[in-house]
Amino acid sequence: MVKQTIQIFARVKPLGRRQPPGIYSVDEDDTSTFSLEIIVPHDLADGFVNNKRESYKFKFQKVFDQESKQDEIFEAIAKPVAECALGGYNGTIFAYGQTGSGKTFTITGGAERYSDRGIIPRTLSYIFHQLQKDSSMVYTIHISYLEIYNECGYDLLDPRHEASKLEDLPRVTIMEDPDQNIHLKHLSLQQATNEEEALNLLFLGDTNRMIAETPMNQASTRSHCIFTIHISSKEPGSATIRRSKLHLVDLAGSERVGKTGVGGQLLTEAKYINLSLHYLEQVIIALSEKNRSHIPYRNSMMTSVLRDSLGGNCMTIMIATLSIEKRNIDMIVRLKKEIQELKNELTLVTGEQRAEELTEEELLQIDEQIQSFLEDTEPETILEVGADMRKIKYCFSYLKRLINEVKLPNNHHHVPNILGEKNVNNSNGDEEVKKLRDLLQQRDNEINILVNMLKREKKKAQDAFLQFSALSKDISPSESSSLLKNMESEQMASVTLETKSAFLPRRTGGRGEMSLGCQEAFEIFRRDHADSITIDDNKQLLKVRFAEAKSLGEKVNEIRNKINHLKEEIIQRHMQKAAQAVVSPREMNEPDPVEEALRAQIEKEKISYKTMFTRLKGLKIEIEHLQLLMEKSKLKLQKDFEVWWSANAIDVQNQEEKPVLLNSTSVLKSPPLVLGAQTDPPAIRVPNNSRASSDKESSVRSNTSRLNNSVSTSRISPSSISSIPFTGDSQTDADILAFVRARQNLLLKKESRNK
Ligand SMILES: Nc1ncnc2c1ncn2[C@@H]1O[C@H](COP(=O)(O)OP(=O)(O)OP(=O)(O)O)[C@@H](O)[C@H]1O
Repeated sequence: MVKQTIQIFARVKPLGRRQPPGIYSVDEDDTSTFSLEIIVPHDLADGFVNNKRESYKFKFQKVFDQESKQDEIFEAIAKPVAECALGGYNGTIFAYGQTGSGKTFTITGGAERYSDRGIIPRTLSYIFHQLQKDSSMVYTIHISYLEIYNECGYDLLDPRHEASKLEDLPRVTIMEDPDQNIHLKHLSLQQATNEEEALNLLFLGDTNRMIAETPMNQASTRSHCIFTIHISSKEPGSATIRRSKLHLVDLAGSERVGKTGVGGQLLTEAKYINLSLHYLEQVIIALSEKNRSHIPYRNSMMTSVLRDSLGGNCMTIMIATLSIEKRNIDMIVRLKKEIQELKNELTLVTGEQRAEELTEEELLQIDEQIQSFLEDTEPETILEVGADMRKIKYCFSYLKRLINEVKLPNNHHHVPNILGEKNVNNSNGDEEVKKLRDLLQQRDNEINILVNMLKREKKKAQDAFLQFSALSKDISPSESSSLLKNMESEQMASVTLETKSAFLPRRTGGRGEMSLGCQEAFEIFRRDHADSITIDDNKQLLKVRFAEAKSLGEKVNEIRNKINHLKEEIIQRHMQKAAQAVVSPREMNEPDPVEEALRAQIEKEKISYKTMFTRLKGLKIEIEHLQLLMEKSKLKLQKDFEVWWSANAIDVQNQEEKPVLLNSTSVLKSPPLVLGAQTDPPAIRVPNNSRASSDKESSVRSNTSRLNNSVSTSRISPSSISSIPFTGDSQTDADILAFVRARQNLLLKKESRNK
């Protein structure tokens, strides 16, 4: 194989419906090189955004724009690397990009649809498919799954360990032999004899990764993950084994590299991510330079692990995932501004001042800035002119001139209201009281609605819980396994989910120990959790697929019976002919049109048998994948619930111990549900690590903060709290408290007006 340079592709994440897009364009030139141009509005150091544009152009082997689908990415990027790996060469595919830009989606896939399968499941499918076709070699496939967090390696696949935190997983260390070969101690290599077993290992690793993650350690965002397919092959009878590896790498979010203003754990993580990505960059740059003899692999764990699979005759591919949302571009603008401010500070500290006069244009610009600064009634507004002493002095003299003008009699006509006095309107008080009255009424109504809803919810909770248990049962792996087993009889491999089921009872079976209240809360939490829609959708889809597979299985069996029947007819025919041959031996060698017709029919049936069987096999893989997705979603839901539940338990404890501060969010922790939002989609408060639900979370936060902001700070004694009739439902109780606060404020307002 020819020495390869590193190939770099870009993939642009599709924008959500409500995300304003950033400005970018994609071009392909004559040499089939793609360029991606991003326009970042030019930001001046003085805080003005003018109409000048700044454009950043990046070249890529190919840019996959928003509408590119997972199969396209696989075909163009991963398939050639998988082919090379099958041919005995090592390969590596990285996904690199900021948090939320689609690295995991590209490498592993989305959790919702079968068509969202990413590079790993598609590559596994492709490899096992190819192996089946090649009988000239004996292949063995092993899988390893390594997570690197803060420069420490963890084995995600060791089945002996029950991980509840990352540190529970076996710690992987690097060893180097005298020949400078790298060995990874404690990284297990699990054999996978078919696609299904390999997918189960992927699922196991992902589950361990998710379970080990806590809100404090959102490892999926801040760790690197290396899924490796180890391929060994040899010719039958030969002792020579050819080995190759294909690494599929989901890198940590890259934006933390430049993040400032973080401390403690975040700072440590940022440093490690920063360093490891920096060392990876160094290695990639060194590899891309011709005649470079020293490649600095040893600096980080990741580059050490990938040492034999980068550059040289290995195929190395980087996929830069990009989220070109306006807010990300705004972030660039903000960072650029921060850089400018730091430069200014530096200039001040080092005392480097410029001596030349300000130009006419600069003076005009400062005049405009001062004008808009003075006209802006917002007290927080700042007049930003940077650290340039000439500009600062000019501003002072300008303001001095203005104040002197104010002092002069009859000379205030075009002087702005620099003191920013507010006109106090007496009618404001009345309006405020009216507003509060309305609010009071509104709260009253809400409470009635909420209490009624709560009663209904409680009644339904038990049924729904039973339903949920049924949900787990009616599509259990063993059932699907036996169903498919029946359908496929001799030819189709049985569905073995041992690897998966060995891990699942612990994860999903714990709910039997929950108290009834906790189960009720779980039920409500589940129903409004974003993932339950996915679970329900997948459940429906699974039912459809099962029905489809069942009917296909029946048809396959029918055809097989038909073929057997036709074969029997041919045998019968032979027997008849043999009997006739005794009477007239000549007829024995004559062609038999009936037999020919029977054979033609068999061939026809065989073709439809093959088509249906292939479809059935595809369905089997799809069903298994959907089951894994559902298990994953269920585990995530349960984990989110546990985090939420324990956070609330701590809050309740704190509430009992402390005096009640009414507008403190720590006392009135936002509940998981916004029950009152009948016209809005239901929202749920989920822990920070649930990225997909962040919109919903913010909707709850804004709801809660609206609630809290609508009343001013006031204290009421614990004894008065105890006289409030609480329902036990946190959202309703929050509303009741908000109601009490609103009433108190109204009374306070009235009192103060009467005085
Ligand atoms: N190409 C895409 N098409 C559809 N959805 C996508 C695409 N890329 C990403 N997403 C969705 O965007 C969200 C964030 O993507 P993902 O988790 O892959 O980001 P990430 O870069 O891996 O983030 P992190 O660094 O936090 O792990 C997910 O809900 C994912 O399903």
